[in-house]
Amino acid sequence: MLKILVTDDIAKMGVEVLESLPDALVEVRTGLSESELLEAIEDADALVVRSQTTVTQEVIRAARQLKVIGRAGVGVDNIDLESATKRGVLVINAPDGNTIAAAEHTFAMMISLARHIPAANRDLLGGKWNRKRWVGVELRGKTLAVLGMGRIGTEVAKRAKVFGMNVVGFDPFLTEERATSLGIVKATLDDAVAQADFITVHTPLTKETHHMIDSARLRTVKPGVRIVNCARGGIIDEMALCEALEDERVAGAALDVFESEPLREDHPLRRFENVILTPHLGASTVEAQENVAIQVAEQIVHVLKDEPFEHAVNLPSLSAKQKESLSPYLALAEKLGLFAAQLAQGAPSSIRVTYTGDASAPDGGYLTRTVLKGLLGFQYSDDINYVNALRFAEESGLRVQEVRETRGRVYTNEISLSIETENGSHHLAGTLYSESGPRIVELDGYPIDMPSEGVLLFTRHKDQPGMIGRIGTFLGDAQVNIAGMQVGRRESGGEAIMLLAVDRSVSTDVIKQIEQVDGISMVRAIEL
Ligand SMILES: NC(=O)c1ccc[n+]([C@@H]2O[C@H](COP(=O)([O-])OP(=O)(O)OC[C@H]3O[C@@H](n4cnc5c(N)ncnc54)[C@H](O)[C@@H]3O)[C@@H](O)[C@H]2O)c1
Ligand SMILES: O=C(O)[C@H](O)COP(=O)(O)O
Repeated sequence: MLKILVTDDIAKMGVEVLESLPDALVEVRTGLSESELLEAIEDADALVVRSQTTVTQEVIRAARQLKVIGRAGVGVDNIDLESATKRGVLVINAPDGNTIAAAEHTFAMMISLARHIPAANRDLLGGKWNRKRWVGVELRGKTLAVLGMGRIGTEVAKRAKVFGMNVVGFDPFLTEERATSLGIVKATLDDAVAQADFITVHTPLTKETHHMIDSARLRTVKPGVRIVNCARGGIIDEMALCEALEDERVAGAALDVFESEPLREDHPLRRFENVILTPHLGASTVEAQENVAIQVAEQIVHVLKDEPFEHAVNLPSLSAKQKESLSPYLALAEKLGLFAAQLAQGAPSSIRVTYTGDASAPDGGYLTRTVLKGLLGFQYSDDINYVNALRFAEESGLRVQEVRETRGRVYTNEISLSIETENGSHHLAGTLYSESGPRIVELDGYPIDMPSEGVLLFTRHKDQPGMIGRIGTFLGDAQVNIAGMQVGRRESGGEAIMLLAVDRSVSTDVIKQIEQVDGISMVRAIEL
């Protein structure tokens, strides 16, 4: 039975998708205290949250079998990504399900600011009829600075153009071509802020964007600017904003998100008549909530069923085409890693993975993660997976190098590993034949050809008469049947190798007996 814990309000349709997973127990428990969450997460296989649940290191540590955290929305700043990655817990989000809702909310805020709608409404409800007091400004002809031209920033910019605004965009990834195609001007942060009548922020909250609008920046604004934040609290320094409002350098602000949520009752921002505050409602439309809940639930179901999934936050993202061409190589990469772990027998200090021919297409490091999963998973812990393999390698001091060679020398595709350990170095290579699947084609410099599956016995020995017979006798006496054999040598009487495919595991006793044979320099039983 798989337990899926949902700790924030998500749309019913999302819960139904989760419930469609056979053998799943979906527990919706919102408003949990920290200690209740720590208890509930213990036996959960998946956790679904929005922005309210804070997924700390302690929560991730308390989870004994957590595989995936799904964020029904965009921002993952409430999830300790570092801890999740270390523990191999996949984090996925629903990146585009609430884009339009957030863009529309931003626009509603901007128009409300320009026309004093909330204040006029309050005034009227208080019995007044003040037509002179609430004279506003038009958006047409004004300059809007959009800081962060991602999904939401782009939708806001498009709407602003329709309203006749001049839009300047700041985003390190905004190209001149894209800006031109959107009819906006690409600007630096300094220029964008200095010329704007309205500023709206649409970046994630990161170390770089924290207090991107601070007191120094607020001294460079055009007097009378109006500022909107429907992205994340903390991008604007709230105290600095209060000062700028006090000085009337800023004519108004509309905020949906805050440095600490819920906004405390005595927060100074609540005092300003020209400040509009909404309680993190950017994604709160029926449509957006259905979109994000369904999107994240579907991906969680894929993850739990071991099927391909999308929108991972702590894994490289691949296009559908990349995934399709990569998938046949995943099994080969993992088998090579597993083979190397049993061949090398010792803490690896460096590994070089070379991808050749058709296996060399860019893959965001996925195949190397897979090799490491096989290698380190065998040597250290079953908990090593695609998510934490690179992190684990880094922490254990394993140097990882990737080489890509577009032209294959012998095979149309090849993955080869060169591994150094305290006990020496090894090299092995594999290829994918279209008919017969993954095969090992090179072992410590000797060409061979053996399917990379089942139980194998590998020996390095002196090339002398009787070696194969003696090894075969030990196996026969132990009732181990030989299914296939590959031998190789460099020169007569020099070193030779033998790789046997056998029908069952070879016991340590048999390995020890073979090791005693005169002329044997290495024996390895390898299970793939
Ligand atoms: N209020 C809400 O309810 C609500 C709803 C949805 C999204 N959001 C928030 O809105 C933000 C944007 O969401 P999105 O879907 O557009 O994300 P996105 O990833 O599509 O876009 C973010 C953009 O910010 C840019 N960026 C990152 N660092 C930057 C920096 N230092 N300076 C300038 N630009 C930078 C990125 O290049 C990217 O283009 C997120 O923080 C998200 O959590 C809030
Ligand atoms: O990042 C997001 O998707 C928004 O901030 C929405 O947050 P919510 O799911 O808590 O409404």
